[in-house]
Parts: sequence; C-alpha cells; structure tokens
Amino acid sequence: MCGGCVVGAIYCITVLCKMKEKNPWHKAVVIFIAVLGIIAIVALVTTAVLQNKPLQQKFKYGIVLDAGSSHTAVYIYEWPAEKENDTGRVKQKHFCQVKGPGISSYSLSPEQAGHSLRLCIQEAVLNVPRRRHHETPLYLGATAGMRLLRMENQSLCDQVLGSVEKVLQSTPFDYQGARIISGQEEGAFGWVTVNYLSDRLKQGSGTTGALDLGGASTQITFATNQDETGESAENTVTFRLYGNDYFLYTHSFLCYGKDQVLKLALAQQTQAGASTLLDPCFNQGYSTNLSYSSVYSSPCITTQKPLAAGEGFTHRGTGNALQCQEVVRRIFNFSGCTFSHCSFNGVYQPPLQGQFGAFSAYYFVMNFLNLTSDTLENNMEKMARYCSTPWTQIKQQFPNVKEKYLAEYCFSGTYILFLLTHGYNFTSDTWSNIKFIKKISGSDAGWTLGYMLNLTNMIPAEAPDTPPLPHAGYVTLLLFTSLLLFLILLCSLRSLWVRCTSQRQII
Ligand SMILES: Nc1ccn([C@@H]2O[C@H](COP(=O)(O)OP(=O)(O)O)[C@@H](O)[C@H]2O)c(=O)n1
Ligand SMILES: [Ca+2]
Repeated sequence: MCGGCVVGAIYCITVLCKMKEKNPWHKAVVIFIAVLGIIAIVALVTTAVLQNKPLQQKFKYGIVLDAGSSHTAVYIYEWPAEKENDTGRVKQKHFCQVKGPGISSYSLSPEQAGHSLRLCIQEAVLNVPRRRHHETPLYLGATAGMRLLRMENQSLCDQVLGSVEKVLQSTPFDYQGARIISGQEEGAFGWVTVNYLSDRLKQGSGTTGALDLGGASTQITFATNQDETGESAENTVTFRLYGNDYFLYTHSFLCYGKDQVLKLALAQQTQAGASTLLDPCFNQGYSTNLSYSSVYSSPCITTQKPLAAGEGFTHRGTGNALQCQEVVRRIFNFSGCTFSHCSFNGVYQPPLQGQFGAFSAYYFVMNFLNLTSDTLENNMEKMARYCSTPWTQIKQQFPNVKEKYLAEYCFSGTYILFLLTHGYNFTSDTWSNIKFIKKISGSDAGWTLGYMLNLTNMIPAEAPDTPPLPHAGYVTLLLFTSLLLFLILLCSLRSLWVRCTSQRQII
C-alpha cells in the first residue's frame, strides 16, 4: 500500500514536470504533494500501530485458601484476561493471614473454624473488583493438619470442613469446594508453582525441585528420568505442560513437619516418664512446663504416654548441637530399604537431580538463623553457636520475635540440616543447589498457585501458537519500512526535479 503511494507520487511528479512550463504554480503543487505524501505515511504508520496495540488490559482473579496445620492463608491471584495461557502471567495480588490457629485446631468447636476466616474473606471482597466477584473461582485446600484429624476422627474432620464450606458458600465468589489435598498433590503443585513462576516450563528443560516444610508434613519433589520413576508408582506424578512431558518424583512425609517432628523428639526423650526433661535442642536456661497429653495426643505419636508419668513435666534446655543431632537422628529410620535407593523410613527416592527451591518453614527458620547463603560446614558451625547461646542472651538479642519460635530455632535448624543431608542425601558439594526462597517474582512459593493453575486449566498440555513477531518487533519493522519508503520517495522526487530542470535548460 505504501509502495503504491510512492509510485503514485512519482507518476504525479512526472505529469507535473511536463505541465511545469505552462503552469506558474508548479513549485507550490510539488511541495503540496510532498507534504501530502508525508501525511499519508504518518497516518498509515499511526493507524497500523494503534490497530495492533494490545487492548486495554482486563484482569481476572482466583482465590485459594491454604488451610495449613498451623494457620490458614488466603491468596488472591490476578492475570490479564486475554493472556490466560501464557506462562508467568499469573501473579499474587494480595495475601491475608487468618488470625488464630489452623482449622484442624477447631475440632472441639467446628463452627469457629469457618468463623475464623471471615476477616480475610472481607479483605478478599475488597481486593477483587465487584464486577468480577461472581466469576472469581474460590478454592480451599487443607493439608497435613486435617490429614491427621481425619486419621484421628473422621466425623470431627467432616464437621470442620462443613463449617468452612458454609462460610465460603456465602461469599460472592464462585466457590469451587473445600477438600483435603493429598501429599502428592501438595508436593507436585509446589513444584508447578516454583517452575511456573521462574518461567521454566516453556523452556522444557532444567526444572527446579521443590522442598516444602510445613508444621505437620514435609514434601520433596523433583523431575527425574522416566525409568527412575518406575520403582514406586505412589511416588510418581506425570505432567504434560506446554508440549513437554515431566516425570516427577514426589513424597510427602506425614508427621515430619517441624511441629510434629518436635513432638516425636519430645516423646522419644520422655519415654522414662521423668518429671524433668533435659533437652539439648533448647537453649541453656530455657524452662517451661508441658503436659504429657500435649505431646502424646498427636496421631503421629504411636507410643503410649509412660505409665509412671504424672500430668506433666518440666522441659529444660541444655543447648548442645551435637547431642541435639543425636536426638534428631533417633526419629529417622535408616534401615529396611526395599528399593534401589531410599531417603529414610524405607521410602524410595531416586538420586537427587538439579537445583532446588526450599520454601515455607525451610525459609523462615534458615533465614532467621542466617543459614541461607553459606556452605554446609559453616552452617553447622553457626547452628552449634546458636544452640549453645544462653536463653537469656537469645531473648535480649531478639526482643521482637515470638518466644515460642525463638525457643524452637535450635531444634528446627538442627532438624532441617539433618533432614536435608542424612534424610534426602544432599552433601557439601550439592548443598549450594538448594536456594532458600520465600517469593519468586513477587508471588509466594507454595502449592496454592500450582493448584489453581491446574484446576482452571491455565497451563495447556501443548504449547500455544504465538505470532511470528512480538508487538515491539512488529512496530519497529513497520517504522523502519515506512522510513525507507519515505527516503526512496524523497530521492525519486529529487532526481525527477533535477531531470526536469536540465530538460528545461536544453529546451
Ligand atoms: N513466620 C512464620 C510462619 C510460619 N512458620 C512455620 O511454618 C510452618 C507452616 O506449616 P503449615 O501450617 O503450612 O503446615 P502444613 O499443613 O503444611 O504441614 C509451621 O511450622 C509454622 O510454625 C514459621 O516458622 N514462621
Ligand atoms: Ca503448608
């Protein structure tokens, strides 16, 4: 079309040139045509650019409630409406932490479980534009706290789920159900989240493994070769995403979240039923009274409360990291592997592959202890120093940290180092493959985003078709071509003018 303009303009000039002798206005007419040509090109480029400009962005929303063992969190996600299937497009818009404990703690007053969510639901209502409310899917997924309650008492578990369901149904959102997700789902969707956010799924190779530490369970998930997954079907999840096949190894260790594992350690150390427990995993000078039932009532504890024991015991710290490691070692079972390789407790695990992102409590604990960017050996030393610091000094040093968390860091840090090395087989050499992360590109690492992407079919199995040129490339090419044609027009005008003038001189 632009080429047509140029040819037309040249034709006009030629005609004009012939008319020139007779017409005293020829100069003005030539200038007029040149200006007209410029205006035509500018109009053409402007129209083409505006026509192809991305439309004003409209957003869609999705809400996922993570009903964890220790607390419930509400995540609101947002994405451009016309780019639903593009990787990396869904972002966390808002986060709300529900006040109080996890929903499984309301087993004796189930109505309270639903009620506890109300404030965060109100926040969600304000954070999603009103006209989008009815089309915004809302999901609740409960994890290990509710898995344990289901094992303990199915009826109480149903009542708690019923109570949250009642509240969620009454919201203006498109409620899609509240359920207990499986350990495999928790692990696999954590892996999807991490790889979606770091934009690795479209590239098809070099994915990142996911390590999730909760309060009641912990998950390890990573991509392996197809033949590695054959040994244990229950540890295998396969996905086809953006045209690539992924064979994932995943395992969720129930009772190996950091709060339940502490109960395992306390039960292990109170077998004799003494009235005082001297615990190397707590700082020297730390002392508190604990009831036996707070330890032994968990379904993770299979041993009975010691017969000789009274109501409770004094839990006293002695602060010794090496002895603490021995306490932690006793809650792992390294015998009885029936597969080619195992992690612990007879669970199959193929050799570790690639990089890993470690999130949730891994991040909280390691970040507090300043163990996120050092060698394994240095981290062991730092850990020993923290454990041997007297409790009074720790409290003085961190007056703003909740005492319960502060007291447990020696135990939790020792447990994390032991789990990653002796449990999963990370070594001094492979330690640097683990990155302790909270967020990736502004969104929290965790299973919730992967869960929503899967349920809303937002990750297609096959790679979507993309235009041959991105918008910026298209505009650049258009401008460049127009500029070139304009220059050709000017040159042609000039050479015609020169020829015209010389012809006149000859005449
Ligand atoms: N700021 C925070 C928040 C949570 N946490 C811990 O992170 C863990 C989160 O577990 P969770 O509630 O998701 O439990 P699961 O159901 O995933 O096992 C709990 O052990 C919390 O105590 C922490 O250490 N620091
Ligand atoms: Ca969790």
